[in-house]
Amino acid sequence: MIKVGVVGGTGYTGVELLRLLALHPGVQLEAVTSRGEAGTPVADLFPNLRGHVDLDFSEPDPERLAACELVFFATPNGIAMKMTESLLNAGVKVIDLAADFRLKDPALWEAWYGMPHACPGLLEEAVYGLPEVNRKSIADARLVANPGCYPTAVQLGFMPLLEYEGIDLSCLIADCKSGVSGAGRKAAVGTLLAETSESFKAYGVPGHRHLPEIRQGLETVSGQQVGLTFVPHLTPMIRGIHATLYLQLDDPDLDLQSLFEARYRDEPFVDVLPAGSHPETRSVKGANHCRLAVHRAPASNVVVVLSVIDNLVKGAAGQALQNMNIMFGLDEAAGLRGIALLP
Ligand SMILES: NC(=O)C1=CN([C@@H]2O[C@H](COP(=O)(O)OP(=O)(O)OC[C@H]3O[C@@H](n4cnc5c(N)ncnc54)[C@H](OP(=O)(O)O)[C@@H]3O)[C@@H](O)[C@H]2O)C=CC1
Ligand SMILES: CC(=O)N[C@@H](CCC(=O)OP(=O)(O)O)C(=O)O
Repeated sequence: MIKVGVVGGTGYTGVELLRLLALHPGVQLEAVTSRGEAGTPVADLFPNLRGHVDLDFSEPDPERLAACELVFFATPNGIAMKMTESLLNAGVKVIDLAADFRLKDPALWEAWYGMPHACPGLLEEAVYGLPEVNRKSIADARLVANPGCYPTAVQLGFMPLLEYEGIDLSCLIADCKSGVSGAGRKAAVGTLLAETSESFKAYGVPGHRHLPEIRQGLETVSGQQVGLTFVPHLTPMIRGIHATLYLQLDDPDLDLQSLFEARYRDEPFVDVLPAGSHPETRSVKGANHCRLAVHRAPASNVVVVLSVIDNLVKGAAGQALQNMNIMFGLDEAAGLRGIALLP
């Protein structure tokens, strides 16, 4: 059994991680932290975990965490970087669900996250935890930077086209919609029911922190500079991300459906739908899947890719568990075989 700690167990990604870990056959939960709820039984706060998690929330105590084999950080940006170095020195592996280790360039990170980085020396070592790209490096990693939710949906959608040589990457467009749980569980006016229901808005057009993360991922895979417009939207649902991706393609003969099917044939969590499909976010709700459909816009050279994930699962906790499975040499799908809920 892998001894696991979760820092930030009261947030939406934290509780989703607990739900998935509780059903994982190879995990022993050792510590679940919350400063605000220390001493409260986990199952009192989250009754869905009654009978599955028999621990109280505890303060994030470095000694208790150092006794684990793996610690997940499901905390706001800027927390994991303060504790990771000592955990690694104690022989503990770390998966950060926040963005502390996602960008390779410390200056870029500091510009987008507005704080100095506590351990820039670890950025080089950290492996970006997108298994469909970095599976081999994840297997050997001590420190995994779990990708952001929008970056997961966008990168998986563009990936087969980026790997195909000769495509113009100067004008990629990612038009993305997220459910409100993407903003986390903390109380905020902008995520109240009366503020978000029956309404729809874009945000972050002048610059969202996922822009450099997505660009870094796309440029690493394609080996060339990428021109990217990324516009996130808040949509009145709880879970889910829908990314509509656009790219100009001069080659009228490229069989897009075959390209996508071949790229993801062996991927357990990426599902290329039949030609002409329109994936729905509810088809991945609670599941670790990304479902994709690729189209060619009529009478044009524009490719349209539709990509859906659950922001809390493939976009956060599920992907983190997938990374854990790879890091510990387990079946990659262990604990992740859940099917989405319909309706
Ligand atoms: N929501 C989503 O869809 C996604 C979120 N992420 C990222 O995952 C991380 C967690 O997100 P989410 O679950 O939504 O966040 P929440 O705001 O819902 O939860 C944050 C958690 O972190 C704990 N926490 C806050 N400050 C500290 C601190 N200084 N030290 C230790 N623990 C702390 C909180 O508990 P307490 O204050 O009681 O200690 C709480 O349990 C964030 O970085 C987020 O950006 C990534 C992908 C998707
Ligand atoms: C709807 C909503 O607010 N979504 C969040 C992104 C989700 C997330 O938590 O992203 P990170 O993992 O990079 O922190 C946002 O736009 O800030």
